[in-house]
Amino acid sequence: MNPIIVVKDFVKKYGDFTAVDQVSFEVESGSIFAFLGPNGAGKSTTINTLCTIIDKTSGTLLIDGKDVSRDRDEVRSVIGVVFQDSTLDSKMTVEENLKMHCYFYGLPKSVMNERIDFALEIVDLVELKKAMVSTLSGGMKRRVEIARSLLHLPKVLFLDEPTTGLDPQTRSNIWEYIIKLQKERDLTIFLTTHYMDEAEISDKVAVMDHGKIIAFDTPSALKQRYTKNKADITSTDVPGLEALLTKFNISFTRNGGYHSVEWSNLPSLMEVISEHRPAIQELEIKKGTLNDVFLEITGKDIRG
Ligand SMILES: Nc1ncnc2c1ncn2[C@@H]1O[C@H](COP(=O)(O)OP(=O)(O)OP(=O)(O)O)[C@@H](O)[C@H]1O
Repeated sequence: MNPIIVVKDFVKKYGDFTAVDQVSFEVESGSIFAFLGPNGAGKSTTINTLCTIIDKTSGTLLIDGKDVSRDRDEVRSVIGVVFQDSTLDSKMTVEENLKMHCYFYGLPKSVMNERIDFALEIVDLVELKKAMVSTLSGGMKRRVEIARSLLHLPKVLFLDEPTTGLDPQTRSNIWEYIIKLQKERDLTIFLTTHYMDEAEISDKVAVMDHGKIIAFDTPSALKQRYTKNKADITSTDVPGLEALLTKFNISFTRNGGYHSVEWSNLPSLMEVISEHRPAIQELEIKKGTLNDVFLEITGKDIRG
């Protein structure tokens, strides 16, 4: 394990209210890390502290070995941030927006043009360099923001709900760029999302609720631990099906015209299906999802 983000015993209080309560976790360098939680869980507070926007109450938060409270400038030089709401100036061109960021980060003039082209190439927007931001679609603006966050060659990219409000096609394009960045540039991606398919392709997922991390693992390990696989079977021989399910110790409920069964042992389910095949009219196998994990451990739907 080569952690690029280390959070240990992190506490953040607003007056008497504890928004983040003794949180500890690490993020592996070069990985995609998804940070999930219901509204008010403490995600933004954690991200804002990591991004040096607000200060911790206590604990240790390190990025690339640098302390986010003590070494703010050094931390800022190794992170890129894309916020939920657009922070582009719509009255300026794409290039002017990116130049402002270069000035802000003190990049030497000699590398600016080359860096802007490099960042726009990553998100396939070179041809829109001279376009006014006000003329761009929501997806294009998001791509410009990603390009902007890359200008100073960060090691960690924070993406706060990077695809919220975008259509499915644009969401999938944005993800292509994110995965490309992770794979080709070894960038660590730290994201919050309400979309479970985005959490699904992350290397690790942390679920936060009421200021605490209540689950932290790979998507597949979380699904294995917290969800049950199900299958809906419609049969012309109900007594026969129920007898078989009982024989193989598979629990079931009768729902109108079909049986809903919970299974963990696939071979047993296959035996039932194979023995009962002539009477089966319909069969739908449902694997547990990350949304089920979220529901199981927080009691809430991710979309609130
Ligand atoms: N400046 C503040 N002063 C007082 N309380 C705050 C402040 N900022 C956040 N909180 C509270 O801290 C808790 C955590 O908020 P936070 O914004 O970190 O949650 P979140 O998980 O990011 O939620 P969301 O998904 O809605 O952005 C909430 O109860 C919120 O009301």
